[in-house]
Amino acid sequence: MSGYRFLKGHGTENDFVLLPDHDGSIHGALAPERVAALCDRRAGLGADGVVRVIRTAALAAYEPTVAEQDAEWFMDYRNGDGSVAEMCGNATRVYAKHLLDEGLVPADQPVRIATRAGVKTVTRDGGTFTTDMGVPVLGPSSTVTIGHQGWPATNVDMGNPHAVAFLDDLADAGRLLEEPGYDHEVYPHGVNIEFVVRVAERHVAMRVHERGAGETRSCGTGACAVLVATAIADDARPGGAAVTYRVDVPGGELTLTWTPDDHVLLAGPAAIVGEGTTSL
Ligand SMILES: N[C@@H](CCC[C@H](N)C(=O)O)C(=O)O
Repeated sequence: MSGYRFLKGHGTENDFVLLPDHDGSIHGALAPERVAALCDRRAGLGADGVVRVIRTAALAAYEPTVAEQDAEWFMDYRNGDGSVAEMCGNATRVYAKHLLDEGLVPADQPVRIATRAGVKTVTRDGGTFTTDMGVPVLGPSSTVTIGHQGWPATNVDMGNPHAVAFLDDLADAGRLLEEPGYDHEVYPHGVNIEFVVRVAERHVAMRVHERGAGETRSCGTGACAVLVATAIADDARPGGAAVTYRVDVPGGELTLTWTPDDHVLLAGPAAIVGEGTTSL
C-alpha cells in the first residue's frame, strides 16, 4: 500500500497523528486544511493535533530562524484546525518515545527536541517521561468569560499563551463547546484557557479549552501554567524552593515541579497506539 506513514499516539489522552518526515519532503502537502482533515474525528484519522517528525536541518529550508537550534530532531506541531503552534508539552513525551522506540536517538541519553519555543529535553524513567519545559513568563492578568460569568485569569506563557482561571466547580465551565471569551489585546494570537479547582494540598484538577483544538483531555503546557498560577496563589515557593503539584486532567494525571532554577518539569505517560499509511 502506498502513501505516507503515520503513527497514532497520546499523552494523557491528548492525542496526535505523528507524521515521520525526516527529510521534510511532505512540507508542501501539509496545508492547514490537510492537517484539519487528518484530525477530523469522523472523516479523518482523528486527533487533537499533528506532529511532524522532521530533522531540524531539513526544516531550515522552510523556517530558517527556528531551525537554528542545537538538536537533531524538530517537533513541528499543528493544532487540529491546521494552525501552527509553538509548543505542545504532551507531544514532547510522545515524540521522545517515538524516537526511542525507533532507535533514532541513543537510549541512554536524554532526548533533545527542538521546537518553536526552543529545545526541550526529555528523560525517561520506566513508563514516565519528564520534559524540562523551561522558564515560565508571567504577563498581565485579564478576565475569561463563559456566557455572563467571568473569572480573573493568570497569564502564563510556556512558549505558548495560557490564561488560568480558578473555579469552585469544574462543571461551572459548562460543556466548553465554544471558545470562552478572553481579552484579545492581552492575547493577540489567541490563548489556551485552563479552568482549575483545588482537590487537596498540592493537588488540583483542570479542564482546558485549547487554541486551535477546542476542549481536549489534557494539555501539558496548560498543566505547567496551572502549576505556576497555583503555586503563586498558594505562595508555595518561599525563596524559590522546589514545589511539586499533582494536576489531574480528564485523560489522566500529570506531575509538575517548579525547580529552584525556575524551570517547570512536566512528568507523565506517553503511548503509541498504532500505525498505518495515509494518502494525506
Ligand atoms: N496540547 C498541547 C498544546 C498544543 C498547542 C496549543 N493548542 C496552542 O495552540 O498553543 C500541550 O500538551 O501543551
